[in-house]
Amino acid sequence: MQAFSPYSPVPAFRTFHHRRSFPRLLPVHFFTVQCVHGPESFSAQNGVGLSRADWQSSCAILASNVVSQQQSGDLSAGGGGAGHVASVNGHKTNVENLNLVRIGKISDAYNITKLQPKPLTITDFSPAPMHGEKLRVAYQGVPGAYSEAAAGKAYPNCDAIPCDQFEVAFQAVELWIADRAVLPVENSLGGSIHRNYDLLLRHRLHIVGEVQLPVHHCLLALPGVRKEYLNRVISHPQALAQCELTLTKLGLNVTREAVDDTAGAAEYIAANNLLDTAAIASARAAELYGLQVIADGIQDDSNNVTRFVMLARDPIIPRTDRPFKTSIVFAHDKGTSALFKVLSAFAFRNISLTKIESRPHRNCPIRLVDDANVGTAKHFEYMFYVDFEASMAETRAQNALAEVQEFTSFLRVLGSYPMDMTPWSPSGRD
Ligand SMILES: O=C(O)C(=O)C[C@]1(C(=O)O)C=C[C@@H](O)C=C1
Repeated sequence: MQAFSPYSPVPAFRTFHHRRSFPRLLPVHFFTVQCVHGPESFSAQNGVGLSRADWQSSCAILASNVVSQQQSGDLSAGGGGAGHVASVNGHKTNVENLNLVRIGKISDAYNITKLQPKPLTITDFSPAPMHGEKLRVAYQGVPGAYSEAAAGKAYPNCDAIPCDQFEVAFQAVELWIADRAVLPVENSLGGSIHRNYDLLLRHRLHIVGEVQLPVHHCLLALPGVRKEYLNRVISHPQALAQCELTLTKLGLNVTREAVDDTAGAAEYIAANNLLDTAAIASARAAELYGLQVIADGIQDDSNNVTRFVMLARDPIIPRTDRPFKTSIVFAHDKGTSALFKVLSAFAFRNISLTKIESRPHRNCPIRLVDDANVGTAKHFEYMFYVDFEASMAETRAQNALAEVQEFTSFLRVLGSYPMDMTPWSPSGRD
């Protein structure tokens, strides 16, 4: 049996900085990053012909190059100062407007009544990326994370790109390093993942799909470690919450500590040879990092499912030949019973809501602009996120949103996308 080795205690919610076996995309500062490389320039200079690990490293380097170019004032790659219009692979992006919302018809914002003007592109028919490579899907975490499994479920055979933080996964898509991002938004046990709702608002990506992933947690430790030796269990806060009762039932006398992702917890234990620490993570993480499964299926409910959304730079064209869901976010001025009126716009049209979430938004103004790009910062007390079961191609949904717009001061359609119709079943092994 191995002896215990001394270690430094890990403070809760700390981000671990240890040697990683898998390179991950590193954060860049979103609001300072305005230079972008299109996929052509990327594949020509960085990606093609390299191993996956080399390619991922180049991604990280590409991201930091972008920052340093911006910081050193080199605008030649397409960046610019405030108000500069960057050309992103032929798409014009007014970088100053990244966090702005245009006041005007909702149809302008999402082409509700004018779906036709936007020409179809090859991506409307096929998930295959324009650069001819595999679809590149950014996720938060390291290999073995549930988000990686969700990427694989949503896009079989994709090239999953690990990212340090959710913010980085957004940036990877915005900077054309990835084609899609997958983002966990809610769990059947733990509830909403609030931070990701805030990120959806801060960024300009579109929800193009959803996927529900049964989450089957295991308790992992170094080979030879028994549960009596454990002082501490580390994992993603959602995973800790999903296993809270079971950890107590197992009779473990352990502290719980939160880390960035489940698989990262497993990797950390292996990299630091921690004999008194266990991780809550997937069986795949155990295999990848050489840990043993001490207990299997430790989620408090066997129907433990996490819902992920897939994000892309462009929205998909909504259809009516299969069930669609639409996600919106809105805010209203105080004291007008607007929420009741908004909800009635859906109720009168027999549109079912699958989710409603409110997020405090007091301290973060939104700048509303008109067609002439003139506007002012506006504070809203709360942002409301609503998912409803209808496609934006349906007249009833278009009418409902036209009405909602009358009662709200801010409205954005986050996406209209095919519903994941997979029935929720007990979580099997991932
Ligand atoms: O840490 C991971 O493995 C993740 O993919 C993140 C995450 C989450 O954010 O909810 C995803 C699914 C599970 O619910 C637990 C954790």
